[in-house]
Amino acid sequence: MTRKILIIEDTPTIARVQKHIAIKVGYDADIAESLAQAKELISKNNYFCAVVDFILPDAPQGEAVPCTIEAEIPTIVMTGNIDLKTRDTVEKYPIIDYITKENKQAYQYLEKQLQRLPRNENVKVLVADDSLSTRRHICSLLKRHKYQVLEANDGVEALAILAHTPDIAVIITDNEMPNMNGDELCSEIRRLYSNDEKAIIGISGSDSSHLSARFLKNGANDYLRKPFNSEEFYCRLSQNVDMLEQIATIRLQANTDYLTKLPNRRYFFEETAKSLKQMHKAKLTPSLAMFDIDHFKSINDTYGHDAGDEVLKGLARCFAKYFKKYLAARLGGEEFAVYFSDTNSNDVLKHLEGFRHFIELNSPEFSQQKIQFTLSIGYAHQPVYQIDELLKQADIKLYEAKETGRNKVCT
Ligand SMILES: Nc1nc2c(ncn2[C@@H]2O[C@H](COP(=O)(O)OP(=O)(O)OP(=O)(O)O)[C@@H](O)[C@H]2O)c(=O)[nH]1
Repeated sequence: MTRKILIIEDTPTIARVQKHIAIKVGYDADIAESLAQAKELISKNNYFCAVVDFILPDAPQGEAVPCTIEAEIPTIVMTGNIDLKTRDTVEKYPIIDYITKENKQAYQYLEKQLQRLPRNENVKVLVADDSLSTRRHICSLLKRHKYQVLEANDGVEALAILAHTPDIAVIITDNEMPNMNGDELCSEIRRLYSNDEKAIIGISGSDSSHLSARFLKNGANDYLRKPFNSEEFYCRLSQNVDMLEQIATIRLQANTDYLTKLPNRRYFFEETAKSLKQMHKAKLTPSLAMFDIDHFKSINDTYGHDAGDEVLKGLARCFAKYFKKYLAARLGGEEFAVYFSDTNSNDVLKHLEGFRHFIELNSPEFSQQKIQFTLSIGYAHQPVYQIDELLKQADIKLYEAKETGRNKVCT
């Protein structure tokens, strides 16, 4: 369901710009030109968040802000200019952020905030602090920005939670805690997880200037001194989440085939190597199949390279669906592979035969020109634990399939 945003703004041009930004980043948007109109809309709708002008004709003292806050709508305040008095008033409310409408950057900033809020719903943050009041305060700041929050009383508890919840992205840790303090927790987390996987923000009330360096040397990404300003807290936190997200995007691009969006050769080799190691230890026999489109060159020659690409993309979609439980990849050109790790070999063979048959029947659906094609498949099920060697065995069988008439599975 599309998330809905309420824009409370009496200047039509500004409201239109805000609505345009909201729609661009995936929201539905309602505009209220006054507090009265806003109240009516709030009574009839569920809003994911609100962007609120501080001064309105029927709300000259910022009365629209408590209105959205009381309705439990996460609120971003936009103001024409912010003097100290307005800032103090605004900061008293548990708002998400305030933005001054002074320049173009303000709208870029708003766009970023609106993008972050739905993303934060999927980001897990673990707060480790033995002080209940500080922990509650940090958790409420996090919840306001829609993060998923987990709590630990000390370092030992934090590690246990991390072991059970491997997708925690950020750990915010106090230093002075019983059982295991913050910098010990940092170095233990870094022993287990890399900087690419998890960000750590250290916090402490200590005056010692060495503490921040100690935190950073033990693997923390950032440090905050208590008491901290909530704006600074949010800025540092979102910078760290952005960094993790960028790394994940780069990693995904590096592991994905650009044309078919299937995992690529590099990812296939890395993942199978890890699995084969475990299979070897457990004395289990791995299975692997190689697939090659029959006479693909003549498809390109007859229908053109773009049609060939369409065929590859359609086939890749079938691989992703048909072999959802396994690791399917495009190795290059018109060659694909699926790794099955520990699966009953007879079941795999039935599945492969089913796939071959499915492609033979349905391949015309993949392209505008209704190009019909078939697959040759080579299958290896052997106690071989080097991926190159296992691929070589499957390739020998694939060659056999090609040599003996194509459109078949050889084992
Ligand atoms: N459209 C398209 N063609 C590609 C791509 N990568 C490789 N090819 C083509 O795939 C064809 C592979 O041809 P061959 O290796 O001769 O094999 P084949 O024609 O499939 O014949 P058999 O494998 O013997 O059945 C070549 O014409 C390549 O140019 C791609 O990304 N897109």
